[in-house]
Parts: sequence; structure tokens; C-alpha cells
Amino acid sequence: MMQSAPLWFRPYTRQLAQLADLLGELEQAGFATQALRGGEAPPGPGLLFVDAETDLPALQQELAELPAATQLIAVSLGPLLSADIWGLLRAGVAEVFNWFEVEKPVQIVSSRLHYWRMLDEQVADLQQRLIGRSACWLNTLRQLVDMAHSNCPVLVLGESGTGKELVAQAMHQLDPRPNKRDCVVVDCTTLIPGLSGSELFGHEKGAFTNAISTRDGALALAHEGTLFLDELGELPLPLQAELLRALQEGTYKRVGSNTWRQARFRLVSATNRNLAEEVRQGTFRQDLYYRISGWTCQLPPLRERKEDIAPLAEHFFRQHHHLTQPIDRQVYDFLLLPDYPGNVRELQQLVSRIANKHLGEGPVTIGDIPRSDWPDFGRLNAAAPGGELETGVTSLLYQGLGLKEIKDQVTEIAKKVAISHENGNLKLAAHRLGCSERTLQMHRAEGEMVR
Ligand SMILES: Nc1ncnc2c1ncn2[C@@H]1O[C@H](COP(=O)(O)OP(=O)(O)OP(=O)(O)O)[C@@H](O)[C@H]1O
Repeated sequence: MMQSAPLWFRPYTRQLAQLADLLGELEQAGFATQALRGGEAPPGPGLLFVDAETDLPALQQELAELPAATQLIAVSLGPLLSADIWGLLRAGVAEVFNWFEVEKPVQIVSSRLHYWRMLDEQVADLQQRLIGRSACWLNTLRQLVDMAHSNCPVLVLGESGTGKELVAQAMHQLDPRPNKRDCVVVDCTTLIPGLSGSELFGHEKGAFTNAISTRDGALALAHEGTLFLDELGELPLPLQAELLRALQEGTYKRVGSNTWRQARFRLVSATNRNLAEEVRQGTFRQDLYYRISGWTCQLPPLRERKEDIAPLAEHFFRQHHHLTQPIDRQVYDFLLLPDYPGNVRELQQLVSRIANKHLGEGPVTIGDIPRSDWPDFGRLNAAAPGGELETGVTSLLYQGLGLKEIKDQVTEIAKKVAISHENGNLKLAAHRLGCSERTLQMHRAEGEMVR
């Protein structure tokens, strides 16, 4: 099968005869390959040909200048040291293998490309519902697709309002199991230990007062589907033991019954608590923690992905409030100011208040912001004596930094904030800062080197 776009490659080896053979094998398998010259932007996934003689530190520096999401396979034409392999992976390469050591090397390339195509399609689809375009959010979405295609139990961690439930639902939707059934949500804050987990395991008629009929619990309802345990950190200790048994054995008993029943489901749990810390303190069972956290997905707080605020706000204005008119730039600028301890939910509520105050058919403007939501002008004037900026600078001073180092640090923060607030658009960020675009390009390249 011929690929639509050529598969680009860059040779970092002098074994040109072997390289030609290997490219021939790829061509024969239907891959059109094309050498990418230095300075050219990668048009899609690519191959890096290396060997034991390759200057890997220089290559790693080169990789740091590529866009963060570039999909790369390193193909070695000879054995590499383990440290070099890990170095390449840390530099952002997804796969490293020795062409002459593995069986079916073409198949490795082809499977990886196939997976990446599926990944890109599913991430683009997810972005319609799980809004965000920041690098860390895109990483989260890629991880989400990976997790959905694995069998592991997944633990979703994140502060309140970061989208844990949304992520769990998306994982169920992406789960490729044929004939999968429902996603059953259990809010662990509502489980009552006195009922011995009737909500989870079900009960027999007469098992306790008010058990007027036999009822299935969440495990039975989630059979062949997904069980989503929300706020798992709140699960009472006695129920943790029973849940562990059910997960280990795949069997459970209804409350008041002696019959073992089977349930097979995909487990997704979520919490905003630090479960690892709770395990250390003995308030959460270690064995259960290991059982539920086959894969851990940490959702970033909104304050760490401010580029996502504008698209999220736009989504809420358009989808939730059906506003079609333009949103004034000053409104977006205002929305960037809060720290959002309540994360996306807090932004959603703020957008609702603005949308509800908006009148008529004109654009949404700064006058639509309710007075109670106005910025804390004291905090905004942080540059004034005694403000946050002064506190920060004082701390740098006492760390022994001189005027130039302090100036450099403040400059770097200003560049980072401006780029983030302009959604990565260097031209607009440079305009805001009154500096050249090139100054910001250098800032970005340095940032990516520490990626
Ligand atoms: N990336 C996103 N795109 C669109 N809507 C989002 C996104 N993230 C969160 N939301 C919305 O924000 C609200 C809170 O999300 P959700 O309930 O999934 O968060 P949570 O982390 O489970 O919160 P909690 O821990 O408080 O239960 C929901 O209305 C959800 O639809």
C-alpha cells in the first residue's frame, strides 16, 4: 500500500550502502521516502537513521528544535548503548530499534505509522469535546487514547473541575472492545458503609431495613462495560477491602447472599486527593492502590494551560449559551487574569455569568462582566511597592542573584506569559511586548531544549 505523504528521513550515519538497502526495503513495502534537509519543517512522522558513530548529544539538541509533537522513529544500523537509547527516547523519539537485529523491521515502522494515524484522528475528534490546544492538554489527550486501547485499570488524578469525569467518559467511548456495554458511574462520596456496599455489590430482598426487593449493584450493571469510581479517595476502608477482593477475583456477593457472582469490567477511578500520600498515612489501602492504578493520568490544572482559556470560553459561549456574536478581545484578556482554583468548572461558571448579563445582539464586551467578578485591582498592581512582584524580586535578591540575573528572570517570565496569552502566536506576543519576533523564537527554542 503506497502512503499518501512521503515518509521523511534524516541520515545521521555514514553507512550509506546499508542505508540505501534499507530505504529500498521500505520502498518495496510501499513507503515513499524523502530526505528532509536541515531547516525544513517535518511534514509528518519521520525516521532518523543512526549508528554507534552518531553524535547523539548533537542530534538530541537538533530534536529539541523540532515542534514538541513531532512523531519520530530512530532506526539504528548497528548496536547502540542502552544509555544512548534512553537518551533518544528522552529527546522525544517514540521508538528506537536496530534494523538488523529485529524481525520484520518494516512491520515495526508500518504499525507505528498506522497507530499514529489513528491517534491523530482520535485526538482531533476528542478535541471537539475535550477542549484545549495547549501542548500539555494535547499530551493528555494522546495518553487518553493510549489508555483507552489498553486493558489496564486507569486512575485519573487532578484538582476539582479539571475534567476527570469527562476524561473517564471519553475513555469509555474510545474503548475498542466489541459489544462493550454501559459506563456506570459511582460517586464514592455517597457510599454508606452501613449498607456494606449495596450500591456496589447489590443486595437481596430483606438484607437490611428498606431492602424491599432484590437489586443489582454497580458491578453487575458495569459487566462488559466500564465502572467509573468517582472520588475514589472517599471510599470507606471496609469497602476498600471488599472492592479489592472483587477486583482480584472478579467475583463478589450481593449483600445478604451467599452466591458468588462474576463481573468483568474496565475500571476507571478518579480522585482529587493525593492517594499515594494517603497510602503512606494508612488511610488508603496500598494493595487497592496498586490494583486500580495500572495507568495513572494526571490532568493539568487550568492555571498551567492558560492557552486553553480562550478556546474553552469560546466553546462555553457558543455551545452552552448559543451566543453567535463576536466576543471582544478585552473579555478574553480579562478571562486570563484569575488563577481558577476551581479550574474549568470555575471558568464555565464565570462565562455563564457574563453570558447571562449580556444584552441584545451586539458583541460580548467588558461591560457584560458582573461587578462582583471584576479583577482584584490591588493584586493587579503587584508592581507597586509591597506587591507580589516586589516580594518575588526580594526573594531572588536574597538568593544572591545580581541585577542582570534578576532582569533575565523577569524578562523570561514576561515572554512566557505573553506567548501563552497569545496562544503561542509569536507575532502577537512580540507586538504586546514591543520586541522582535526573533527574540521570542530564541526563547521558544531554549524552552524546547529542556523539554
Ligand atoms: N477540556 C474540557 N472541555 C470542555 N469542558 C470541560 C473540559 N474540562 C472540564 N469541562 C467541563 O467542566 C466541568 C467540570 O468537569 P468534570 O466534572 O469532568 O471535572 P472533575 O475533575 O471530575 O471535577 P470534580 O473533581 O469536582 O468532580 C464539566 O461541566 C465539564 O463538562
